Amino acid sequence: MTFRLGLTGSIGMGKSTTAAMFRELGVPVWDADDTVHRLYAKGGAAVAPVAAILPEAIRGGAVDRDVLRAAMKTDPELLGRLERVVHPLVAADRAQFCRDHGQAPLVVLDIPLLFETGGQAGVDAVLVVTTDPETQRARVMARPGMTEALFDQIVARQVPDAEKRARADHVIETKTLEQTRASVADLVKRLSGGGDGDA
Ligand SMILES: CC(C)(COP(=O)(O)OP(=O)(O)OC[C@H]1O[C@@H](n2cnc3c(N)ncnc32)[C@H](O)[C@@H]1O)[C@@H](O)C(=O)NCCC(=O)NCCS
Ligand SMILES: Nc1ncnc2c1ncn2[C@@H]1O[C@H](COP(=O)(O)OP(=O)(O)OP(=O)(O)O)[C@@H](O)[C@H]1O
Repeated sequence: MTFRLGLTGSIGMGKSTTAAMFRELGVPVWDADDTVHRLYAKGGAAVAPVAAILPEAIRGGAVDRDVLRAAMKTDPELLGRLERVVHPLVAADRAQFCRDHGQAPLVVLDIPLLFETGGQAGVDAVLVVTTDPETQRARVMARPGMTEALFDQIVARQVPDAEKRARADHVIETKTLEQTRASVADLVKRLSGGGDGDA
């Protein structure tokens, strides 16, 4: 039986970095954000439905995220409309990944919106990554194309960090890479042993 560990955390909390550490240890990782990137790429299944919502977002046959971000700044309804077409496609991709890795003892499902989309029903335990709000904001603001307003808009759609931590089975701090790597190794050891992870 495969143990499915859901990995989540608010924007900039360190999901991708932590997911990479699971991969380094040989754990198969599925990534919701990466899936959206594939769906938005040329030939991807989200291109046509996004074109129906915002035709100018299609550049060279792919969805252009810069255009989406710019449009979101003036249209607060846009993100919700995107979610309605993108989320079912993401869910189908995730189901296929779980079928493909049915023999693995442990898989990680990196899902930014796990709590927001009821994703905890499809996993055996939830790992939340976290850091303090100042570090979170500084990390996200360091990204090109990000503004304070867009950061606040995205955070407002996410379950607050304190609630995520309260609902988690496991919590890992992402203060330093060394500390996080050690916590990940410890968790993999516990969850790959065939136990229920509570030990
Ligand atoms: C808003 C968009 C244009 C921003 O693109 P960009 O390349 O700048 O960032 P990226 O996609 O890497 O997302 C960064 C982070 O933003 C947060 N985020 C993204 N979409 C959402 C959302 N719908 N609600 C809340 N947070 C979100 C997540 O924490 C994510 O890890 C893009 O994320 C998008 O098209 N989102 C809609 C699809 C969606 O809901 N994706 C979420 C994963 S299923
Ligand atoms: N364990 C850690 N120790 C120190 N710095 C970290 C750690 N994890 C992440 N970071 C820093 O935080 C930044 C954001 O991390 P990451 O991209 O993993 O976040 P994320 O939760 O996947 O973000 P998003 O929700 O926006 O996709 C990284 O660029 C890195 O500099």
